Amino acid sequence: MITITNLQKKYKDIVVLDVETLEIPKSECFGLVGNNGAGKTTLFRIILDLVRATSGNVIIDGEDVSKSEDWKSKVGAYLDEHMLLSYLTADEYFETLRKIYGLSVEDLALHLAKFDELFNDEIRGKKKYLRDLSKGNFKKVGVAAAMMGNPQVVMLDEPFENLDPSSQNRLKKLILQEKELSQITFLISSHDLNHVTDICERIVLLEKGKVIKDLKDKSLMVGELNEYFGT
Ligand SMILES: Nc1ncnc2c1ncn2[C@@H]1O[C@H](COP(=O)(O)OP(=O)(O)OP(=O)(O)O)[C@@H](O)[C@H]1O
Repeated sequence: MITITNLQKKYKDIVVLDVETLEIPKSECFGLVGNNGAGKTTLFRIILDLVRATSGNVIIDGEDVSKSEDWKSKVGAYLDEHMLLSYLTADEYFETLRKIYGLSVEDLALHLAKFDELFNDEIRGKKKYLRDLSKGNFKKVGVAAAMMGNPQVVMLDEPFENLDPSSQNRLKKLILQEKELSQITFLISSHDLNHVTDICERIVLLEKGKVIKDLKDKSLMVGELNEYFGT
């Protein structure tokens, strides 16, 4: 689904990302971990063509993201608060996206119904602008938006951050359900080793921009990560 080859990003002379090759197959739940500054967000931003790589390329479903626009209809993402229109209420925002994605009112209702438990009656039908939501509720809107429009790939940067413990568990359940039902390829970056190892069948560990571990064995993952992070 995603192929990354000889990807390098430099700021001035400093190499902040250097990934020789990375193949992410369809329907994989791919976890990305690493200490602050390891390059996780940079990698996600290059995959979404928000930042151009210094060299190398990212291919999504056969298309080079820096050379084509067609891959955009296959990918949903929530990286940070800048991705939302915070002067809208949640209902206005979802309605705007419904029109952009060409969904019917019923399709939108079906999509949002999946988030009822996660939203916990705090988000829909409120007169609050997104900018006035709590950080956790704001993030829930972003995650629901990222999964809208039947994407084949969903990228989430720190999806568990700022969520209360029940919401974290509800989100994990939702991601696993969606992966099962819709064969979505999830790319999830997180500092929460427990959550990411719970839901991802593969974890890549970045250090100073390089892949230093590519863990696919569930039984060894937790131990290897705990050893690396000293947790
Ligand atoms: N616009 C920029 N100019 C210069 N350096 C940058 C720029 N953007 C990112 N960097 C550098 O690239 C490196 C990787 O940053 P990145 O944000 O990708 O790390 P991260 O793994 O997402 O970190 P965190 O866990 O703290 O979110 C860091 O050293 C950062 O300072």
